[in-house]
Amino acid sequence: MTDGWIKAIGMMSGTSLDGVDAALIETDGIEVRRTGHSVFVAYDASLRERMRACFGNRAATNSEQVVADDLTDVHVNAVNMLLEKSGVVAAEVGVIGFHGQTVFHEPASGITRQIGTPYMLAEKTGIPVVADFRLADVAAGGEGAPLAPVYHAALMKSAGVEMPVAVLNIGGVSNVTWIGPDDALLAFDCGPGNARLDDWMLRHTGTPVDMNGATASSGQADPMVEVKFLEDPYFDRVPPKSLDREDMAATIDGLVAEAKLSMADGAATLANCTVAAIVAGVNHLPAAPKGWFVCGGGRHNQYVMAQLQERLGVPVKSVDVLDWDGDAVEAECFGYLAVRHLRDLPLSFPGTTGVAEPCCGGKLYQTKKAA
Ligand SMILES: Nc1ncnc2c1ncn2[C@@H]1O[C@H](COP(=O)(O)OP(=O)(O)OP(=O)(O)O)[C@@H](O)[C@H]1O
Ligand SMILES: CC(=O)N[C@H]1[C@@H]2OC[C@@H](O2)[C@@H](O)[C@@H]1O[C@H](C)C(=O)O
Repeated sequence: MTDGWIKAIGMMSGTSLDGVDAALIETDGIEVRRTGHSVFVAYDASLRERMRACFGNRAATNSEQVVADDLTDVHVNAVNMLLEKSGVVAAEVGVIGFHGQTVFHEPASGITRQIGTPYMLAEKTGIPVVADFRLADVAAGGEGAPLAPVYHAALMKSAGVEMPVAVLNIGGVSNVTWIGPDDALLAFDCGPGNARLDDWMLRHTGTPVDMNGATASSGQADPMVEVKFLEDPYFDRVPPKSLDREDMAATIDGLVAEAKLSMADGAATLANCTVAAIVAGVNHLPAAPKGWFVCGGGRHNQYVMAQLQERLGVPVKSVDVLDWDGDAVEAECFGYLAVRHLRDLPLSFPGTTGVAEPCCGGKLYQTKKAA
């Protein structure tokens, strides 16, 4: 491996099940240069449903492996599209960071499962792959998530913003990274992000998104649902802490069903729950952030962004104002983490996953030619 900078492709298949984000970065494992090249490849509805059927699998099954191979093929397409778009050839790329699809996450039982077939990705692209990013952390007693904080901190180093600052990701689950003036890090999953809203919209419209928050904006939120939702003990738990996409799903679905809400009122209520979970996390931060910078697809939901701004009372902006690509941060992160694996640098820290010591992670899958 060279001592210098490496071109790395990172890929994330997030909890919202919308598709694969892929991004090309250059990094030495510490600093990062964003290239601005990224692609998104949506899953078709049938693969999405087959992936959804794997949620809750505590162990691998034969049918799950077929799904893993199929989702890996979507990642192969994403790599090829990204190479074509960037004009970079496979031989110039040092590594792919392949997150895979989380189907089950229960760190307290020592289990976190991301499906995908890394050796197949390496074979089909001709590029070495690093995968299995969360396993070492969980094996060492950590939460296994979130892993993005070290990348958020690397990007923030040159952002020139006042500390402390919060980087908030809103996807299917939402997670926050608090960065203090002395580079201190505290991170955790805030609560369900837009997953419940997506599922609500899928049930009512056949499309799993409230585009720009238009439906929520036209509804009236039920405050009692939010109050009962906040009774979940997760919100009092001291971070670091993490969630499975399906955690709290039954509670929220039950509360919304009991309230007998219209589509618009349900959307507003679920969006308010997303916001309330984030705001509840402020109590756990060492000092109030001077500003919040939001990444992930959820930042496109204008209803959620307006509610956050109102309730947090400090500037809440999309990370795009920092010239980051808010849709590609997680994908870029896994390129960065892949290079950190190659450099034996830690991916997680006591303040980010609760692991006792800074923890290295990931596993390298070489192409047959290189092995
Ligand atoms: N234009 C839009 N308006 C409103 N919401 C949007 C829009 N585009 C995407 N979203 C929401 O963004 C979410 C997907 O974002 P993203 O791809 O960052 O999440 P993910 O990576 O799948 O999930 P996670 O971060 O939990 O792993 C979905 O919940 C979707 O509803
Ligand atoms: C177990 C798992 O896949 N967790 C995801 C999920 O999606 C958002 C949030 O929950 C975060 O904890 C994590 O992903 C990001 C990329 C992370 O590890 O930072």
